[in-house]
Amino acid sequence: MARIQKIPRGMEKVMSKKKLKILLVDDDEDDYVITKDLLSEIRWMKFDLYWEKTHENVLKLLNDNQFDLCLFDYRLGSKTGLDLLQEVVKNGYKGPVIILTGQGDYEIDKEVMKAGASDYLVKEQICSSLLERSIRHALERKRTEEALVASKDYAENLINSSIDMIIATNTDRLITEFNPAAQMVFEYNKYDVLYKPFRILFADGNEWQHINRKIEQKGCFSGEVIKKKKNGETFHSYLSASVLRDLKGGEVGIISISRDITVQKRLEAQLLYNAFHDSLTGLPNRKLFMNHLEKVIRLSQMDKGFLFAVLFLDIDRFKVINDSLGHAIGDKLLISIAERLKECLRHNDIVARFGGDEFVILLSDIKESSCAKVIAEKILNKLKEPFCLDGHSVFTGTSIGIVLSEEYYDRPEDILRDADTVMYRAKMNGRSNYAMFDKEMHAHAVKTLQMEADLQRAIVNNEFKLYYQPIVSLADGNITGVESLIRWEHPQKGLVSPAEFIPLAEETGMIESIGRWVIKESLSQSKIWHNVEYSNVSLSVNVSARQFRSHNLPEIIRRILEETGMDSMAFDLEITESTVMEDMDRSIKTLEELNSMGVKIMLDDFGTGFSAINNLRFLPVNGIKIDLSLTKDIATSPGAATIAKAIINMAHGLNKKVIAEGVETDAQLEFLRSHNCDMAQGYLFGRPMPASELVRILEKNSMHYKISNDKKSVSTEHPFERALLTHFRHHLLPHNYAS
Ligand SMILES: Nc1nc2c(ncn2[C@@H]2O[C@@H]3COP(=O)(O)O[C@H]4[C@@H](O)[C@H](n5cnc6c(=O)[nH]c(N)nc65)O[C@@H]4COP(=O)(O)O[C@H]3[C@H]2O)c(=O)[nH]1
Repeated sequence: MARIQKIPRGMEKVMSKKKLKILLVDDDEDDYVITKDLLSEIRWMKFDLYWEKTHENVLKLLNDNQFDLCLFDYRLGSKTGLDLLQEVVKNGYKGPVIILTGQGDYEIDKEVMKAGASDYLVKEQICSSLLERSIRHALERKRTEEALVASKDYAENLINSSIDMIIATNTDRLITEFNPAAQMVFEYNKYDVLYKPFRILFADGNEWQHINRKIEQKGCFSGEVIKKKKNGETFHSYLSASVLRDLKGGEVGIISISRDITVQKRLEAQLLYNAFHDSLTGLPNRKLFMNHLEKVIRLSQMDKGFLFAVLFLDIDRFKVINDSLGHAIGDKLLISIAERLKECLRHNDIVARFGGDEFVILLSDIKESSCAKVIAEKILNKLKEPFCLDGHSVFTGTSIGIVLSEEYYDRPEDILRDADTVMYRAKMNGRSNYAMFDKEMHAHAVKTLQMEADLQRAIVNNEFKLYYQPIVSLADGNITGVESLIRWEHPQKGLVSPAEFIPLAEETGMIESIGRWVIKESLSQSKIWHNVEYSNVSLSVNVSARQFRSHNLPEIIRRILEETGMDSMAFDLEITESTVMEDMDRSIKTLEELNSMGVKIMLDDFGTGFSAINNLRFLPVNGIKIDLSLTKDIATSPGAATIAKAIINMAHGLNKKVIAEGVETDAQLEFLRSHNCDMAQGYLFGRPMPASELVRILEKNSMHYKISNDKKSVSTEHPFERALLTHFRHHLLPHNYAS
């Protein structure tokens, strides 16, 4: 028998520090002594041995003391060690118990071990090493059990305190774990669902089947699912589920972790809704409308019988109503309009608000084009009825542009562009009207688009050129100025008239850069002429409406004058009367600013439209240009002559200069001269020409139309001057545009 034992690995730290409290229950004192001796021989173990002869006080003793280990003799008078073991276990003792017996018995051995004993030792065979081993194993097992319980407690704690729903099942997919978070969300008590099928928690049985299949195939599943509460209410949850395995890797069920994402889903849905709807009316917005339009375009491309129409609406007088009655009423009006529009449509039609007072309608799958007209008329009538808003009767109406599906439409933006264009046509035809976009308009739109692209290229490729037309003083026949006129040398079309491209440049905003170029280029050219003795020749440049409205025109001109070193006194701007009238107050401010810089202003195209001589009183302009449409008739029409005379007289009365444009005949010239018009411009003196040619004319500015006060026609003193006039009339003709 080995009397010296080694300290087993791992036990050292634990045992050497701790003094074990051991209870021996044995009615034989000798056995107590032997046991004590044997225990003392275990080197690594410090202990206190308590000896109790009978079983009677054992329960109390165990309750009052913390024993680390019990040694029970099997024979204890009226009771056996097995009885005592069962009693102490029942009483809550959790420490290890070793049963000692006089005689080994296999059946008893089995029974005591089953009852929870750590070991069953036959006294005769006990030596210190056997006892040591038995105690050590008992303590180790105890510690392992405690660790197991602790880790089980920990896991349970985790599961119970998780805010996520944790649900486990067995291999039959029957619920075996249902944590408090799950109980709270599903409103089920744990015991309501234990061993019930997992599928009862899903709103849709098919969805569960799908998830289960995924778990079986891949071992896991994660994604959004719709679950069902005890009361049948459904909710969105994010589920992660995977196969649960035992230590050997065998499947024991599934473990699922999920979270209620109803609030998040609601928020997401709200955000999505906001992104595609107008917040005021709740109607689809431009984005959503464009999505739908894109779809119907594709549908109509696949099915030629599928027709659709887009109606672009602009509310008449909305701005006036909004400004006069306030934004709150304006908003209510828009909401009511949205309601009325919906009433005019079928449920699969779409009405969207694009912002402001623009509404757009998509009529899908219409039988024929006339359906769109019928709906447009219905809408016109519906919106003509007064709206009662906060006690105000508000009258409005709408202008509608209609575009029908055509095979050449491939992009939603093109349809909208055309619908917008034709809506303006409807507006111009009078309010509360509709107009349809036709093939001719489409061709025009395509041409315009092409022109727009060409214009862009023209800017980059320097395709613009400036021509100059002389302006002649009618008092002495001298050239006193030149008007710069832009030309576009189109690589394919030849010279293109500004009348063709200036309006488009104006519409697209390109006029600002083109206009800047014209001012700079013509001032630079003019500076060259000034440097070579023609300093008495002033320069006139046309300024378009958009250019004039841009807030920095005076600044641009100031800068260019500085850069070119040109004298502002020899620089005129030609602005049409209608441009100036658009916003009188602002115009006067801009004109005064230009005047203060020394720049002179001529009102262009005077005598066209509704010219208001009266306005001349207020405008800081230096003169007017009689439009060529009036000049054309002055010598032949007494009405035109009377108007022209009145214009000249009144302008002079207001101390303004007068230039007549478009002078082509001697008779016109004579009329203007005899009525004291200051200057004239026209083919009679010279067509617009390149700078290189104009310089030759300037060289010969000795050309001196002697205007006889008593003769009716123009006469020239010298044969050379007559020849020059002929030169003007005929030789310069080729510089006209390509028609
Ligand atoms: N039938 C006839 N026509 C004559 C006669 N004398 C001159 N014209 C033409 O009459 C137009 C006079 O220019 P506008 O009224 O300012 O009218 C100009 C002006 O409004 C605009 N424009 C021309 N150049 C520019 C420019 O550089 N900038 C801006 N913004 N507009 C320009 O384009 C319009 C047309 O210019 P153009 O085609 O050059 O046409 C010029 C000129 O060529 C004549 O005796 N008979």
